Amino acid sequence: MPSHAPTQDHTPDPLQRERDHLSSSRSALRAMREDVEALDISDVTGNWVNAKILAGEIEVRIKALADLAHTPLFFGRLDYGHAPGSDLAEGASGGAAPSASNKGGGGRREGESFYIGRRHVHDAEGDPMVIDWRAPVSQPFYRASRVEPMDVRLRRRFGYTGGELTAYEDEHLSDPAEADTASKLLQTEIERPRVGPMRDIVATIQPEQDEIVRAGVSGTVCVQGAPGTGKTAVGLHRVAYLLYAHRERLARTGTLVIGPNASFLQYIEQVLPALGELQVKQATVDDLVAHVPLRGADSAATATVKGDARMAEVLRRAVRSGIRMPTEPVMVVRGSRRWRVPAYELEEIVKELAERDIRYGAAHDALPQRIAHAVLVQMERAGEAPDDRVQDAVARNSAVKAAVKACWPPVDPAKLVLRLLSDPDFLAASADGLLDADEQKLLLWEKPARGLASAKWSSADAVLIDEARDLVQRTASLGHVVLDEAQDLSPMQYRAVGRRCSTGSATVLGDIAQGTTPWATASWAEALRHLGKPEARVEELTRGFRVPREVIAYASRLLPEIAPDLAPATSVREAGGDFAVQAVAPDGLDAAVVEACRSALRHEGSIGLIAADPRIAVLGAALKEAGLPYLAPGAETSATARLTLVPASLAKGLEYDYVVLDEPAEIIAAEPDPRTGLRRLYVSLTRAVSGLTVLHASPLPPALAA
Ligand SMILES: Nc1ncnc2c1ncn2[C@@H]1O[C@H](COP(=O)(O)OP(=O)(O)OP(=O)(O)O)[C@@H](O)[C@H]1O
Repeated sequence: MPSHAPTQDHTPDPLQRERDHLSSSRSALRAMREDVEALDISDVTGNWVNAKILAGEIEVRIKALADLAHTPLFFGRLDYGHAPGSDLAEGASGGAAPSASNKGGGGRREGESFYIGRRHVHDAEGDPMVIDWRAPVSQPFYRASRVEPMDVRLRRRFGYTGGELTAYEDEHLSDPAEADTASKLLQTEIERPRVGPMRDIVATIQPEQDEIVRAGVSGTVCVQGAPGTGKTAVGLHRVAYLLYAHRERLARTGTLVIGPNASFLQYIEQVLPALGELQVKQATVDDLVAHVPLRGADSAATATVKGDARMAEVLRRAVRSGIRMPTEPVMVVRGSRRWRVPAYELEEIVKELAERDIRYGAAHDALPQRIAHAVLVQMERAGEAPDDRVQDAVARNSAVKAAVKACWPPVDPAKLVLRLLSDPDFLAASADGLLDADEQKLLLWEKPARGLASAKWSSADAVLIDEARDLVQRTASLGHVVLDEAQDLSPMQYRAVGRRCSTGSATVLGDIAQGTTPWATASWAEALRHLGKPEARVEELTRGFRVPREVIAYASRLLPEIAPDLAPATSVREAGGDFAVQAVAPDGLDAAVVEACRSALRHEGSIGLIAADPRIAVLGAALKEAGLPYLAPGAETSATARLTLVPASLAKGLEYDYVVLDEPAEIIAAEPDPRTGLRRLYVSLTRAVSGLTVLHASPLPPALAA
């Protein structure tokens, strides 16, 4: 970590002064935690349930106030030219009062300084020692520039080594004489070895990233970004920001981060807790729609049809296929009297419900009441004075129930999908004019399932069941959903995610070039339409923080074939990175791969050996034989276990300091079509932070050869 000579700070030992502020902030945080720990809730909680809820909240608060030894309490300081306006000050959560450095200034607090950190810390008097990075008053730390200094006189970034404050960098944004220099602290942060789970980037969020992080809660934002441009990081920080800015609303409605698979979720799971946010749920799309056990798999062609948006209409028709216009009157006997609702009146009721935009299940529940109402009208006409209880009783009458069952039968979503996939006539009726005969054939199970328990449901089937469930009963919407690696979703999966944020908003993150499903989206406009957020704004991130320049240039040679509309990313990394492509004899490939891993292990940081899924068993055995222990993706790397054997299908979203890439031709061949194969290769090539070695015995794809 470089140490920088401070500029224009006239105190005798400015670094010491900052360290003093750090240690007083630590003490203040400890005192805050002790205050919470000492809370006696026996008086304030009248009952056991309240006590339990309050105790739970206190526990969360104590956890959030934990002083993590290696996460510095503050990472920046802003000195304003003037006291920030009341709009900013209010948002400082706890008041943007002066920090220790000029506390006691009294009256108008000109030139206040604020320490920016992961959480708010205040002293015994309630004056802030550290301001939360998400507060409005912190925003210029990320956004202020020489062009627009935002009234910031000094921006100071702090550097830490093992929890010790060891360096700082100053920018005097309003000083025209000061030259623009690249931040060494940012470079150090980017180039830090990657062992362990994903870390937060709160100290170094870049202006273009901050714009997305702080975008308003009401709108959906979609981010197209090349590998390593910080999409995942931005999405996670955005949730943290939204929870800060709209805590009450989002605590009520809930937030969710959706990632491509369990190992990816494990990799990112510590970022939000490190930012003090412990309540955000994480799931894969499969988790969201896990209504049935998954025991089957589809061919690419079948999964593509099942994921097609037309299936929504097929399902809608199937759900409603049981609706029948009544042909018989309903006869309700009450005491000595009989009431008859004629068929034409029943038909009107059914028609009216069918035309209304309400869920099938809601209409099913409303129908008995409507029929009962018709009976009540007759009773009133006959001079009776029936009340609500009579209406309820009529609605429960067996004749009414039988009529409802006949004209609006209940629908079990899983059974309905089972029937669609097993019964050619039912499918043909529901898909008429939507799916052609070949497509219908692809949908039908070769061996129709006997029943729900024996059905070999696939992941795409579960999405169909989810759609059918939503047609029957509205799915609850969350306040905000972050959808990572969104490019891979089928239209039906977008719909499944979209109904979970139908009254909330979403952050959609992805890269068209990394779409590795045959149904991967071709355009964000289309994806957003399926998600139900066509008005979302699309932003692009192009500065790469992960992949070394030479490596991204090499991988980008695939772009004309896999995503011709996308421009290659640039790399902000200064270190060139190690990069080698080696051709080896076929019988020497495994040994060469093991050797490349051994040599990568001589470097600091994590190592990923990425290979086509069918190669994993062979390479695992070769590593074992060579005495090189390895982890599975998602398992946390550590100083003693740094090598991970990664099937190419799970490499997405992950990163390793050094990557050894085995046999590109196999990675391509393992996919159902060449474009998907090249995209999988593109993902695999872009996981490296410091070095990449490609080993191949078969020819490379033309774009990468020579
Ligand atoms: N502003 C930043 N400061 C420091 N590091 C950053 C910054 N932005 C991103 N990074 C780092 O760059 C790496 C890539 O970020 P991230 O995984 O979020 O990118 P991505 O766009 O999601 O990549 P991919 O498309 O490959 O999944 C991570 O290690 C992340 O911490």
